Amino acid sequence: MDVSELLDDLNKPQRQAVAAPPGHARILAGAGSGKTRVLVHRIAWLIQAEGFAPANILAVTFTNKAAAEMRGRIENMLGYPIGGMWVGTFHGLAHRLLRAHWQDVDLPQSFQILDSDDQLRMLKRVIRAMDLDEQQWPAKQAQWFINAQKDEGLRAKHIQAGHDPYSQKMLAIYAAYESSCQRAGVVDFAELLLRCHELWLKRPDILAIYQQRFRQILVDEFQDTNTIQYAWLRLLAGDSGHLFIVGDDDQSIYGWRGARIENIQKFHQDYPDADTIRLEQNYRSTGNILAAANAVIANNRERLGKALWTEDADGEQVQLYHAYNERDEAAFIVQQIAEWIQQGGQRSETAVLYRSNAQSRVIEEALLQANMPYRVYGGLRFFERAEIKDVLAYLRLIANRLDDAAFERVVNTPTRGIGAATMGQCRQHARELNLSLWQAATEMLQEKRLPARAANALNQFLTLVDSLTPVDSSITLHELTALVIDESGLRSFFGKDSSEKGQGRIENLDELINATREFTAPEEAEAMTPLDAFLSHAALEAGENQGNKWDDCVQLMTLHSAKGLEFPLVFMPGMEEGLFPGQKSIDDPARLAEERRLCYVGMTRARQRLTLLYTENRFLYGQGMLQRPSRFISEIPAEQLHEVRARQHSSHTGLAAKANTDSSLSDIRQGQQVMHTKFGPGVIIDSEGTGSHARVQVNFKHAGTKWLVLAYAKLEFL
Ligand SMILES: Nc1ncnc2c1ncn2[C@@H]1O[C@H](COP(=O)(O)OP(=O)(O)OP(=O)(O)O)[C@@H](O)[C@H]1O
Ligand SMILES: [Mg+2]
Repeated sequence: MDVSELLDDLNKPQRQAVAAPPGHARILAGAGSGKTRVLVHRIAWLIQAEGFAPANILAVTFTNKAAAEMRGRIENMLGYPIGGMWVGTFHGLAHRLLRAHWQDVDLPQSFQILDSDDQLRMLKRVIRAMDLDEQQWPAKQAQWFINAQKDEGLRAKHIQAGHDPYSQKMLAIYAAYESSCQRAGVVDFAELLLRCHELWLKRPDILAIYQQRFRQILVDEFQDTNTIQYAWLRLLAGDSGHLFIVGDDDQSIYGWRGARIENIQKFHQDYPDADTIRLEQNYRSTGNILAAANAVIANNRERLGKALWTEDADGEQVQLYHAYNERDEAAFIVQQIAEWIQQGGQRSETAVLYRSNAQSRVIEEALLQANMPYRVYGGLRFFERAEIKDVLAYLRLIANRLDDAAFERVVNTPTRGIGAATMGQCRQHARELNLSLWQAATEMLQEKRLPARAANALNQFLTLVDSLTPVDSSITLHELTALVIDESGLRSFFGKDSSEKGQGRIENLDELINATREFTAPEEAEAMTPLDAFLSHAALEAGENQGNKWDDCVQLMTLHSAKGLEFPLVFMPGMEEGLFPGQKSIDDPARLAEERRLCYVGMTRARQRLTLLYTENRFLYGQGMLQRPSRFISEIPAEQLHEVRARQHSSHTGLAAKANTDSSLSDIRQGQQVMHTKFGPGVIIDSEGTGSHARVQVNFKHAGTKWLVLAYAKLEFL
């Protein structure tokens, strides 16, 4: 592609942004207006027209998948590989830097990454070791506290303990956790960035090398950067680097995790000479979808404000489906997807976006029953499954004997007679002498401090790990993995379970061997052993890429993980008060505003058809509840909303089973005048179904036309 072609399929403000002279710039624009597209073209432009080397460019994306796509698109445009360019998530980039400078940041060369589940386990151990009551000091709370501090760039030593016992104790846990991590040579996600930031502060010489290299820094989804990320960017840009940031204040949805929407304005103050470019034309969604989303977000105050319009046709109205319960809701979604496919659509063009992970189960069951392949993003990731983590823990211990978390996980998995008492002694010995568990166990064996049986078992474990540890590079990563799975006894342990679950575990173990066989270390991992590179990949990879077999699948994910994506057909189930917006945000204006932004993000993922669903009864978190439709539904203008019903009802069980026999369908006739407690007076214009499935369509005088379930509507017949 030559230079002028890079601007061909862009509109005027997009072109202006792409071809702006090198300098700081801020692209502020609503969903689907081409921000990500502009960023991609901008990189190609910098290389092609401004003569920057790919190595001068660093781009930050929100997911690994987005990073891979971005690189692919730019290489396509330019027609050659751009290996020297760095593109990745904040975590991925910081990790790469720490690997390159492990000595300068005081980490062992084969340091390992703790994912959030590992972090929680580590904290539990720390809290137990401090002799604290785990009920009173839940690890989860400490995890929140610690991550929030790290996101603000604060270590335990930076924080002044308040007078209240709570913050004093949290600080003490934070400090103990820090030293445990340091001793074990492990870093959690937030630590990656914090430590990288500290490296730059304490080693200006190293920072200068990167400042000279990365003269162009581009950041997508800037509205969700947190304090430390922004500080990191500012340091890297220094006086000479240029920051090109794109974002949308209406799509800031990670405030609960420390993101600072105000970074967008701060950027403006920090870089007053930066151009601000606004994009207002939306290329993604139909007119109706866009109007509906715009109307919802208009209810938020303190917006930077922008208008979005489209040349696209109005398209269909937003569909609204009122379900009896979550099974009905799921059945409707499956039915609609089946129709879409019948009409020639692809499964991968359809997405179900939900507020809470717990909602996916019922939908998954319905899809399974209908034999419809699907994949869940961001749920339990492949690398987070218990059996996979067991194998990874062996591998981690092979890579790094100091890794106490890994030691704890597999010392007695599968069971080999190392009991709680033995482990208790090991822990105590480790604590007293400030040793790793591995060292403590070794010493205790040498000093013969354990009863014979326990000593034997422990010795077997240590010998096993030693014997699995490669002495040279002649054994490949997948051979090693296969060996670990067999020799550790994990394969025969899971093999004994002949249930479907047990079999699934064995399949997963084999899939892990495949994954290691297919794994090619990214170029930044050249200094690492293949094992270290793979372990980092397993911790950082968000389960986004799992090969082609996922290709034509219905896409299931939380609203949060749908950011930046688009699909022709989008379903948003669970549009109910208490679920979306969530219960805790109902009385908190700031949280409510964030929920509304999340709703806006969800709605604007849809290109052609958007379907919102809510149920009257929902069984969630272990209890049945009567639900009210989400306020976000009522914020959509009537012109954009169309209530739909299932074409043919599948059988419904459960809460809706007991029909109100008083008003069975035989009593119903068109033209019947009715009164509804909420919608007021109306006339029945249609009906369908029988018994508990009986529904009527009522034309309400003041509330428009609605389908109601007879069993619930409590209609008064006039
Ligand atoms: N000038 C254009 N001509 C044609 N299509 C365009 C144009 N600009 C953007 N698009 C298309 O519009 C869609 C949305 O673009 P993109 O994903 O870049 O938007 P975005 O602003 O990053 O959205 P989000 O806020 O959701 O991240 C994409 O399919 C993109 O290819
Ligand atoms: Mg985008």
